Amino acid sequence: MTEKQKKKITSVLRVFIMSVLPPVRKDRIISQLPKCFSKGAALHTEGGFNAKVKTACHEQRTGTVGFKISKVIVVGDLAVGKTCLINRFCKDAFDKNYKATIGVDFEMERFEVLGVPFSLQLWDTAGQERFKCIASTYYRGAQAVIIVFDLTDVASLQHTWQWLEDAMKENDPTSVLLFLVGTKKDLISPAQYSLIEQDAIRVAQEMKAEYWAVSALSGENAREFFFRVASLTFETSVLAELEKGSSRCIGDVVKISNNTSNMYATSKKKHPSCCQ
Ligand SMILES: Nc1nc2c(ncn2[C@@H]2O[C@H](COP(=O)(O)OP(=O)(O)OP(=O)(O)O)[C@@H](O)[C@H]2O)c(=O)[nH]1
Ligand SMILES: [Mg+2]
Repeated sequence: MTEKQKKKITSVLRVFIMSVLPPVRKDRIISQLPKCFSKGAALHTEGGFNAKVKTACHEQRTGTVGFKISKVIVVGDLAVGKTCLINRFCKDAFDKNYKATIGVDFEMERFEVLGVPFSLQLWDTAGQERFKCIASTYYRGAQAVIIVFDLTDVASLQHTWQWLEDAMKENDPTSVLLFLVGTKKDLISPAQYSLIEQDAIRVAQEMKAEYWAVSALSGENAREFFFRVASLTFETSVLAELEKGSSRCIGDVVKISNNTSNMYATSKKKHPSCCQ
């Protein structure tokens, strides 16, 4: 199949998909790379999207990116605020009562980045030890890992190393984007915050993660953070697609759409034996 034919089929499929799905919400349209939170711990500090990515989007050469769903896993100690952070962004809601996540939960968020549809599936995992085994079976095949800690609880920052190790057992460390997020910013004074921020930035640098501080209660930085996750995951996906050379053949796209159960089976690793 020639490049021209592939491009034609891709654009026909895109028009078809866009006509069967409701339009992307106006407040999920990303036309510029959002800024990082801290230049000291950012995945990259360039002012805009990669030039190759911008050109590819403009010329509709993004291959399967517009049809795929990128998997993002959210991990961290119990009660650090993972569910609340996701709910603040996805539902603009906040619940002050703690309800432990049992196993996993997920939310889908559809974006449009540089004119290309892009979906994130946010996997909210349980922090409680007794549910960890079930939750860890959902770690594999992630494009991004969000490691959450509570800014008021320094132990939860130390534990992020263990969460990183567990998440990376199931993923390829060279291709996963990492984010380190401190929550409950509303609960600490600016002086207390700047103390923990120093430690958090150091941890993020060592992990090669991008650092953010947020509050699900006030909503501070929640939207900015998820926009950054969506943008960087999108950028990485397009670059990977460009590196592969030409986009995949049409058969692959149809297979992905028809078989959602295989959508995340990108790793050949087995589930931990405790969960079999
Ligand atoms: N003040 C404040 N409280 C928060 C914030 N985020 C979460 N909380 C509270 O912290 C508690 C735990 O929040 P969850 O989001 O359920 O925690 P989780 O990390 O999902 O916990 P597990 O599901 O057990 O792993 C709840 O009582 C929330 O109301 C925040 O930004 N500010
Ligand atoms: Mg939860």
